[in-house]
Amino acid sequence: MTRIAYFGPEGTFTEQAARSLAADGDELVPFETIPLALSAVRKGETDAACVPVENSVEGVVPATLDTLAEGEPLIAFAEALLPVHFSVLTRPGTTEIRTVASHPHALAQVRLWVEANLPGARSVATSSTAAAAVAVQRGDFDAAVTAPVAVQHYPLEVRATEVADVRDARTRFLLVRRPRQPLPEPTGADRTSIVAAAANRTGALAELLTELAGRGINLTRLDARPARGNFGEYRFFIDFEGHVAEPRIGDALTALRRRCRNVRFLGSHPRADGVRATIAESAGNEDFVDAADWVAAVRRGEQA
Ligand SMILES: O=C(O)C(=O)Cc1ccccc1
Repeated sequence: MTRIAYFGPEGTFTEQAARSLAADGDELVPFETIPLALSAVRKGETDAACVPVENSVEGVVPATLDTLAEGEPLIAFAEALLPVHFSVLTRPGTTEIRTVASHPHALAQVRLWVEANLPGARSVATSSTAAAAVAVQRGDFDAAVTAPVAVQHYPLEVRATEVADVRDARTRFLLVRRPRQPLPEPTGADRTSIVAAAANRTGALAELLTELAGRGINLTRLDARPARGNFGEYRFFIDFEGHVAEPRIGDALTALRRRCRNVRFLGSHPRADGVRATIAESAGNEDFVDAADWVAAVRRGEQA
């Protein structure tokens, strides 16, 4: 049995994502914040942790990126992509809604709906969508903007469903574990993630990206986050198509590491959307293998 920490409490979108990734018999353990869920797997209290990483409307989840970039390394080995629309829950019998609570990402995605349907209501941020449901149950706020599953966990009344300012919003979640375990096998539809602290000089980021572009590797995400210690210095989170086990990706990572000593591998795993890597001309794995074989033959004196 595997124990999986997740960003809880019960009834969050992250719990839904963790359930979709868990095997029968796995135990799911809720933690109040993303850093606490990641700390549980770092300390060995759980075998894995499930956390949100990016949203198609609001962008990255800073707590996840910042916690993965520092401290004991963790490796993402699976991901889930969930459609995100919300339910609005109140205590039964509530007549007036003056406060609406939720996770900041959720509030940002229902702002127009709240303005139109609950004019004058004040939005209040909570640690997660389900934490808002707990707070409403306690009487702290009037309404919670939650995942549809939250009503199964808390004795609240559903006031609205399918609430979302932007149709088709999605959030991507990662399942991470400690290193020194086998990586998932490459599938042809994989994602690799790294974080690199590019030097603060002209062209440093462009040089890193050129190593990927020159090998025909398609980026799927690029985010900058402050490096914290030094104002004006940034870490770059770079996701791209492919798996480190592939010769073309191995070659690119070798070059990135040569250019930037401060690079951390965050994982290679199958993409939840199943999109296969686009391979540019002369940039397939067989091209890299063939070229390396040729150099080896030249070195042995067998080829010119
Ligand atoms: O608070 C939750 O339910 C989460 O899992 C984080 C989140 C918040 C808003 C949209 C998607 C995920």
